[in-house]
Amino acid sequence: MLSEHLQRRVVRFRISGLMSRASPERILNILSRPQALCRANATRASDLRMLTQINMGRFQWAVGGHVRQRALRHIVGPSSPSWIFGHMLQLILPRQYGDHEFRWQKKFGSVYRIKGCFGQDRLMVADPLALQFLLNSPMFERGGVGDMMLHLAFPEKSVIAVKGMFSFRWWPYHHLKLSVDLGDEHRRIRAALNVGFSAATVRTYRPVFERAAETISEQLENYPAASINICPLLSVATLQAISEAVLRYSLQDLGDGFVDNNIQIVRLSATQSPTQILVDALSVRLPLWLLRGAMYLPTPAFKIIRKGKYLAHQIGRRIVRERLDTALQGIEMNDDLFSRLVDPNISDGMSEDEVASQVGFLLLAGQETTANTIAYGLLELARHPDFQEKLRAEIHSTQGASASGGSAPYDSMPLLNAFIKAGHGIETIRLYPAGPFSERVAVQNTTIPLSEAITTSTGERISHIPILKGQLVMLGIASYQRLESSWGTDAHEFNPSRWLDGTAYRGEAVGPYANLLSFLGGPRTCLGWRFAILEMQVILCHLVAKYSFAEVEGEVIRPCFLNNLLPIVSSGEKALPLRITRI
Ligand code: HEM
Repeated sequence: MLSEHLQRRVVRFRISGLMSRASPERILNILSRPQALCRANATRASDLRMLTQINMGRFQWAVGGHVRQRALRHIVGPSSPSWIFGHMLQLILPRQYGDHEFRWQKKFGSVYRIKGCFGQDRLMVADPLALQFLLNSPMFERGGVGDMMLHLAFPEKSVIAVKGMFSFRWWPYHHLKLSVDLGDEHRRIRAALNVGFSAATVRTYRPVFERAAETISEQLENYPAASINICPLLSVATLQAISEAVLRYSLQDLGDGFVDNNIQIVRLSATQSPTQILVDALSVRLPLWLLRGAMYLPTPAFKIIRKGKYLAHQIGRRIVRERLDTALQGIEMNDDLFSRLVDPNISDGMSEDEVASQVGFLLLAGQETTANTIAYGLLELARHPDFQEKLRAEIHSTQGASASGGSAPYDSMPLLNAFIKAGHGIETIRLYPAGPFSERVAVQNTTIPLSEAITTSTGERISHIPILKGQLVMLGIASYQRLESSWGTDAHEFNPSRWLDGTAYRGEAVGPYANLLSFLGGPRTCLGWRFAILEMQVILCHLVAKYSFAEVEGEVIRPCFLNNLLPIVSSGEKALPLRITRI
């Protein structure tokens, strides 16, 4: 009779032997049904009992890394140029975002395998059905470097960092940990914040957006120049908009300290380098508590992030105190978001600390993403002067009609709305998603369904990809939005009329808006997407009516991924210089 210890070793040995010969589908089958293993290996009933007793984590530990590497083995993809960097330099640091990625997509299709740093296998996905599944299935959680950054930069209780139902932290020894259900904190906080971002509430922010647009034109009038970098003007205007709309605070109320630090954070986040890619790849393997501790190291970058967090929390606490004082004095409360959040009946019992924790992310989320998207909109208008003229003529004629009729411009401008909402603006969002990819990690063994079957390297056609727990999957947002099978052969072109002539993609409903994933999808969909769309409409309409925009000769603008998709000039700086002329 073998000792229990020896029996376990025998079983592990058999499992390892079987795994090394099994196809990914078979491995998945075995992992989910240990009986299949026993039948296949003619293992004795006692082995079966023991096998089911073996903790799944330890079971995977015996063969885990090996299996994970092999699960995607038959998925085709580009060959890796380096073990250290894998494809990460080509993905993150090409001359222009997508130089390699869009080529891979053309060659290998909407699902393929690439390598991360240190030989890590990654699945790149742009298939609409697969994306829909990845975003909505509880089998996947946000993971990777992006997730780590969000956890370090924002308080634990902020909506972006708080855990959902399937709490999971990816690190190499994840299979030794169990997923812990913390209750759906995320859904509770998100539902409370949603009152500030519903369609009806967002419509009330329009005067705020108009003031923000005025701020930009005041700057343009006061500092006329042959070429103007529009980015800083847009950044300030969008910060002003989110602050006034959601906090009811002007930029002065936020304080110079916060605004200056915010400029530094924006600058700091607009950097990327091979060293940083390696540091990120190593850091993401460390436990979060260690990384949180490391944030207290006295480096200039960590100091700026710590200060930003501290100042945002102070502003949050001040706002909570002010709203509570108003309530205590019996003065009628405003119906702004934070007045509602301090009301426990509306906020589902959010604590004061939780309410205060939301300020930092809301200010940042509402600022740069929108500012950069407007910048790309202006860039495309400068590149397409005929289209710009047509759009301006539309705006002028509708504004003229509304001035004489005295009705509110937006409600009475169906054509203009069609142009900006369903035409130009949305085409910009399609081509320039602020986050061109996002990372997900499987929390369980599962399969990803595909809308179109793919051919593996062994010639097999598969319509489901088996995925093992811990596998990193990349949501190819930019790739999906340029998928020729969905958007047509001109998918890489700026063509707003696709939204007007009905040729825009109408397949799987993947995002919250127009089948686009720029605002992501599923339970973590951007909360401010309606806010961003209306703000862009108002600001673009205001600017195009008053000014003409042209490219600066000799200056090439490249969209590059520096934690966000940013417009980059030849010096490598974030900037969008334009020739801006008063009409
Ligand atoms: C063009 C502009 C914008 C784009 C492209 C954008 C995109 C995104 C994306 C991709 C996410 C998901 C992040 C993740 O989980 O990894 C997100 C989340 C979020 N965004 Fe936006 N965003 C924009 C504007 C805004 C604005 C104006 C606001 C607020 C006023 C906002 C508030 C939020 C919030 C609160 C979340 C967190 C949602 C959650 O985790 O449940 N966003 N956004």
